[in-house]
Amino acid sequence: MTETIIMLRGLRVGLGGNPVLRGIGLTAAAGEIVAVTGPNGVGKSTLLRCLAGLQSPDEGEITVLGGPPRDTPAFWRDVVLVADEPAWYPGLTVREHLELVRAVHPAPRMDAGEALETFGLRDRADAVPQNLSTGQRQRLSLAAALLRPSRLLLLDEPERGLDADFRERLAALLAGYAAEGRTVVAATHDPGLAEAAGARRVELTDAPADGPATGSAGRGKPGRRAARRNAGTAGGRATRSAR
Ligand SMILES: Nc1ncnc2c1ncn2[C@@H]1O[C@H](COP(=O)(O)OP(=O)(O)OP(=O)(O)O)[C@@H](O)[C@H]1O
Repeated sequence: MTETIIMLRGLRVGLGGNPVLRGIGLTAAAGEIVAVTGPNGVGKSTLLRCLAGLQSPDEGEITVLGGPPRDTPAFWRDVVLVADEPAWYPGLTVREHLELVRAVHPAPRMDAGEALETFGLRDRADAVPQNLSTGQRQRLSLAAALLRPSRLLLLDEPERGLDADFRERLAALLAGYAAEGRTVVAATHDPGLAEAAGARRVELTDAPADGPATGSAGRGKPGRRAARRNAGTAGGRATRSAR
């Protein structure tokens, strides 16, 4: 049976006194990619922060890898969050950043040279990140995230700054990660990336006109490969548990 990696029930989150998410239900299985889509401000990043244990919900149940998400070393050994650009170490080059990530993880998924090649950074290996372009820095963030071992990848707009060719490559890299039995949840404004990665789409929608602002998860459109993968399995269903 496919292992359930994420289970969300009845999630309600308010920020600054305003309701942001209400009645979200979502599950994701091992080996699945879920693309969370929806308009600006609907609550995609907030949902990811809840999954990462960085935002406590007002109501609802969140289970990630068998327990509530917690800001602990054990949790972060299995979970990687790529959201805002990270702070870079002053004076360390692109290659040295990747070597550092590799050095602190016992079973890295690739070596620094392979990551430089895969993420199109070989020519900039000896530059400091501050001297990279926006898209190159995003590639470096993603390279560091995919180089280290993990079971769950939480990505907030991973397409940010990336050109069309690299978005295609990223889709293939995410599909490869999921094919190893790992799980991806990505908030994205790029339906093409979601489709190319074989993601199941979950759309967060705005509030109905007569209600307060809400984020409600609608049933997403599954990508072709994800649809096949999910056929006949109980895991990986997105539900709208309230509206
Ligand atoms: N710290 C905060 N205090 C109050 N309101 C906040 C806070 N952070 C976010 N919000 C509001 O919560 C709502 C959801 O924000 P969130 O960043 O989750 O949306 P999003 O769907 O990721 O948007 P985008 O597509 O623009 O990245 C927005 O209306 C935002 O203004």
